[in-house]
Amino acid sequence: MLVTIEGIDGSGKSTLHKTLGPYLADLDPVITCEPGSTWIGEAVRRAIREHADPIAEALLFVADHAAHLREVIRPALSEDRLVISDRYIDSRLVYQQVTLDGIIPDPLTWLRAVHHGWTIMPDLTILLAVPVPVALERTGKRESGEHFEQESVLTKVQEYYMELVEEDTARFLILDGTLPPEHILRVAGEVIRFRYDEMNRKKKKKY
Ligand SMILES: Nc1ncnc2c1ncn2[C@@H]1O[C@H](COP(=O)(O)OP(=O)(O)OP(=O)(O)O)[C@@H](O)[C@H]1O
Ligand SMILES: Cc1cn([C@H]2C[C@H](O)[C@@H](COP(=O)(O)O)O2)c(=O)[nH]c1=O
Repeated sequence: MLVTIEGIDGSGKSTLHKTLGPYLADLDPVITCEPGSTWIGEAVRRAIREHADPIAEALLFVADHAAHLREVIRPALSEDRLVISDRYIDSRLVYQQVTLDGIIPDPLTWLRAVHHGWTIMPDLTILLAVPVPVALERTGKRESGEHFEQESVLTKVQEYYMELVEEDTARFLILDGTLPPEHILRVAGEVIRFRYDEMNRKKKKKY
């Protein structure tokens, strides 16, 4: 089962992701992320740092996703493992929708077409929702801000996430990212456990 964690910068994804591994240790989950689970992630980080051309940057994110699927996601899913990824396809559908605006016509259609036919959609996506000022206050404490961490960008990104939810409500679980981290962990962890057990029960029934 493929679970992804999404949300704007500073929403608390990494905090949740780091603690889900130990919380669900009995299920032996594969803990992974985008960008950065393959060597292409290094190129992506450089593109972000150096404010690369937005099309080049978008395609690097896609290249990282392709390598991530090949090296981590497909092998793990083929063994029926539980995979939990900090960011995945939805990050591209929302962030690159913003960065490609005015550069190519209809960025969302383009982004979907680029992924069509080879990506694997998540079974469950946990979206951490926090007001943009809260996220900025959290990320502002970092030493180096990334170019996505601006009010105008994050406001659009949050709006686009909500549009994805409206299109596919069954896939998303929206959690209030301003709640205490232990509370978020318990709800996310128990929902994942329930869905994973349910999937395994259904598989057994088929035999
Ligand atoms: N539920 C929470 N309540 C209060 N503070 C939180 C909560 N979750 C995370 N934080 C704090 O907010 C900051 C950002 O959290 P974190 O790095 O987990 O966010 P993120 O969504 O992974 O950010 P990015 O996408 O930019 O990597 C950290 O200082 C973290 O300790
Ligand atoms: C996967 C992915 C990420 N981004 C952006 C979102 C963040 O601002 C940075 C770095 O990711 P982190 O996990 O928050 O460190 O990259 C993006 O624009 N498009 C993507 O596909």
